[in-house]
Amino acid sequence: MNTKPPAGPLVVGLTGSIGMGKSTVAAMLREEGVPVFDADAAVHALQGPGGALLAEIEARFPGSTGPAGVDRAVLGARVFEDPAALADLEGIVHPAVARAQRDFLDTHTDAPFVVLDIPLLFEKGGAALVDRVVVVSAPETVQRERVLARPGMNQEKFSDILALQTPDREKRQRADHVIDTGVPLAETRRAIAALVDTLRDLSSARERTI
Ligand SMILES: CC(C)(COP(=O)(O)OP(=O)(O)OC[C@H]1O[C@@H](n2cnc3c(N)ncnc32)[C@H](O)[C@@H]1O)[C@@H](O)C(=O)NCCC(=O)NCCS
Ligand SMILES: Nc1ncnc2c1ncn2[C@@H]1O[C@H](COP(=O)(O)OP(=O)(O)OP(=O)(O)O)[C@@H](O)[C@H]1O
Repeated sequence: MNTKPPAGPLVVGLTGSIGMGKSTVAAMLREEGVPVFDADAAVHALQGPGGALLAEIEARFPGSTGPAGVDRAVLGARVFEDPAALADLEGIVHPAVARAQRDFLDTHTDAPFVVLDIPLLFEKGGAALVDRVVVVSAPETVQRERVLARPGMNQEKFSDILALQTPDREKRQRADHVIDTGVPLAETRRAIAALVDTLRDLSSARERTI
């Protein structure tokens, strides 16, 4: 008889390069009832009005915060082309995000699986800490078109950010599952429904072997 305690949810990392459709796919997973931790939303909360990191960020990057929180355009311009400055910002932000992620895992112990939506899963070593990795991807031309259509974006900023990220080709190679977003939304939604079924099956197969 199996007397060991349950292993807890299967932990799935969701990632993808800039503009690949990660937020859209995360929203689809939530619609399927999956608990999703959103690292980017945690950053926004910590940097938004009254955010816990504002004083520390202002001390290191004077003039980058105000009553509305971090001015993301100002801070982005300071860090995306200056690796040392970006490392300082990450040193302030990432430990707080890691704490928020632990709180999320502690409050979702009963789900068959949970998803951690982490833009820098490969870049910061998080891939080794999850059970499965899902990469959201689209052809380069689609990615470029989406990103350059965003307000405040230009070719130089796009190139700076791309240079900081693990190439899409490598992400796809290292993924357990790849979700294509260079197709109509309805097709991606169907792929997400199938992925949810697969992850549920994996989770219950894992429970049976405990
Ligand atoms: C500098 C900030 C304020 C700029 O905000 P802005 O709204 O202009 O950009 P946004 O956050 O949407 O990022 C744009 C693109 O850059 C990528 N990006 C953001 N931070 C990083 C980073 N440290 N390394 C590589 N890519 C990054 C994002 O994944 C996204 O693809 C913000 O990106 C930030 O605080 N970054 C540091 C925290 C971080 O590492 N966040 C991402 C992982 S949780
Ligand atoms: N099949 C699809 N799947 C996902 N997104 C799609 C699809 N077709 C079109 N889109 C559009 O592409 C855009 C993807 O943007 P989204 O914000 O999800 O990307 P992201 O990877 O989270 O970006 P970033 O890393 O820069 O924050 C959205 O406007 C979405 O509506």
